[in-house]
Parts: sequence; C-alpha cells; structure tokens
Amino acid sequence: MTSQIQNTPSSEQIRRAPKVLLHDHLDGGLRPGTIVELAQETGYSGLPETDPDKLGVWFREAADSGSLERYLETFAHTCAVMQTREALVRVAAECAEDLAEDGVVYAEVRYAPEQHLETGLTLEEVVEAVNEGFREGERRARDNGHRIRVGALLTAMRHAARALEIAELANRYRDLGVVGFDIAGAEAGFPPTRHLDAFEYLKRENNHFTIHAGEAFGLPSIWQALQWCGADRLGHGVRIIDDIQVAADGSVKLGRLASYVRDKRVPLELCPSSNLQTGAADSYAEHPIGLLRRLHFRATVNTDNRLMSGTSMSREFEHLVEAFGYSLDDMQWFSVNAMKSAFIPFDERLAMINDVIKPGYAELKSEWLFQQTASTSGSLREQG
Ligand SMILES: O=c1[nH]cnc2c1ncn2[C@H]1C[C@H](O)[C@@H](CO)O1
Ligand SMILES: [Zn+2]
Repeated sequence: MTSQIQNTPSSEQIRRAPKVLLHDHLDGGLRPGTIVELAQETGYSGLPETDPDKLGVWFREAADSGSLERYLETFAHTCAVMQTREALVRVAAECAEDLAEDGVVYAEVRYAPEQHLETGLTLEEVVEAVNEGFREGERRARDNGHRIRVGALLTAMRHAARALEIAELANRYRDLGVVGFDIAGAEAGFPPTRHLDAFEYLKRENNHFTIHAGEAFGLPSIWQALQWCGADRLGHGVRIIDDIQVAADGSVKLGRLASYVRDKRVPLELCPSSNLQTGAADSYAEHPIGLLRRLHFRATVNTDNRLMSGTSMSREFEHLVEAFGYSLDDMQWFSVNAMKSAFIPFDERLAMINDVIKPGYAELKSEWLFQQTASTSGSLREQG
C-alpha cells in the first residue's frame, strides 16, 4: 500500500512539484480573457469568438488539425493583439504568473520579435517590453508565495530572412534577460541550414541556441540541426524515434543519429500534447517519450503552446503519469534533465537542481510517511 502512495503522484502533488520548462511560446500561452480585452483595447476585430471560454475552445479545436501548417495559422490572432508595449508587458507578466502558479520554478519562454512590429515598435522595444513583463510576473508570483525565474529565447521565423538580425539581437540582450535563440515555423521546405549564418554567428559568440527540428519533418531535419547548424538542443526532436528499431523480443537498436543524440546527451524538448495535435503521435500512450525515457535519452517535458493545447506543465505530467505510470522519481528525472539543459550558467543550474528541485521532490516524496500515520486509528482490530 505504501509504495502505491509513494509511486502515483496525485494531481495536487504534480502541481506542487518543482517543474522546469524549456519550450513554451509566449504567443501560444495567452489567457483567452486577455486576448479578448486586448482586442477591444487595440481595435482588433478579427477574433473568431469574443467570449473567453468559447475563444479558448476555438483555439484548441483549430489547432487540432493534424497539420503543423494549420496549427500555426492560429497564431495570427495572438500576434495581432501583441503589438503594443503595454500588451507585451501584460502578456509576459501573466505568462510568468501562470507558470509559477502551476509550480514551474524555471522557464525559458520564446517568441519571435519580428512578429510584433506592426504598429511601429522596434525589435529592441519588443525585447525590453517582454523582459519587463517577465520581471513583473516574477515579482507578482513571489508576492503570491511562488518562486520562478524566466529567461527569454528569441525566435526567428524559418520562412523569413531575419535570422541573423534576430541572432544579433539575442546576443545584444544576453545577460539582460535573453538566454538564447531558436528558429520556428513551418518545418517542411524550410530546413535549418537556410539560417546557417545566424547559427555560425552565435557559435562565434559562444552563445546558445535550440532549433525546432524533427516535429513535422523527420531525421534529415534533426541531422541538419545538429551536424550542420550545431544546435545545443532540439525543439521537439520527437522523430528521432524513426532511427530506433524495437524488435518483437523487445531488443532495441539505435541508428547512428539516434546513438549520437543519446551519447552526446542532446536535450530533446518533447511536447506530448502539441505532437498529438500536429500528428506527430497518435496518443499519449504511444508517444515516443515512453521509449526515450526508458532508453535514457536526455528527454524533457514541455508545453509548447498552453493556449492551443489547453495545457500546462502539470497537465502534461498528468497525461504521462496516466499513460506510463510515472512516479515522482520520474518527474524529478525529467525536471533535472531540463535544468541540466537550460541556457543559464552551470553554477546557477546546479544550485537550482540541488537547492530547489531535489529538496522539492524530497518533500513531496516524504508525504506518504505522514499520511499513513494520520490515517491509522491506532486500533488493534485494523491488523485483522
Ligand atoms: O510547435 C511549433 N513548431 C513550429 N513553430 C511553432 C510551434 N509552436 C509555435 N510556433 C511558431 C508560431 C509562433 O508565432 C512562433 C514564435 O513563438 O513560433
Ligand atoms: Zn514550439
């Protein structure tokens, strides 16, 4: 009985467990109510629904198409209301607040500055507004008894041609709230090597970057991201599964690329719910994260777009606990993996692991001891 209590975390424990998030899009995580209010304030009339609940459902359903391209169309509405300094500050502050409320202690949140210039903001003004919002959200979280640190990742859109400019921007704001760089957008037809100049520049600057790869397109995209572009992490990377063969007797054979990814401890920013929506997996139980965890890849759990998937870090873990029977130890393993893979300095990552994450799980794991004494009446009859 005790091992059961120990092994299956409750929803409440999952929420309280310290979680680390490496892959979350700022423009994919707005509160529906905020979108409605910002649309009113800024005069944006293109929203498909103006009731917040219905709007939330609309985003989830529209994103549920099985195609990454159609999924990405929904971002036109969120980006449309994120065109002023005030809107960016508000969205970023609420993002940090919501993540902290959900038990996230460290997050790297990404967005594409080039998508927020429609009413005349400069790239620098966009970055500074988002940074201000994150700091404000961290403060509000602290006032509510939560601790969170949020770093920004600057994304360049892979169909556009501004990657070098955005990489330079990321470098300028390094140590000022920006911790790295990314490319996102439709994957098929837009290989990462299109932006080689940006990646080579960041390498020369000793800066960090992740690349969306192996989500809607398979192994060639992952191979390019790692071996041509030199990515530190893979955004999704879930299709590395195509290079892993599991025989009928359960024995496993890794191809050269999968071996490289595992041997080099390349972090995989896995996003289960998002993958179900864009067609990269059919169900949580069949999601490659189960096998990748068993094979000890550097797997991490992420939300991708909380609004489009109607999810949170806790919900992602709830799905995984249900599908794979994960325990608090598994949750800790994913969280430590993510923290090891973050783009902040080594000493800070180590302190987060040793002083925040491990003590947080130890506290949760010890709860069963006290629950047991509290539920015993002390009568001999209970012994049967
Ligand atoms: O899962 C994704 N794959 C590729 N691109 C994505 C994904 N989620 C969001 N994006 C795009 C749409 C956003 O507007 C952009 C910047 O956050 O990144
Ligand atoms: Zn993404």
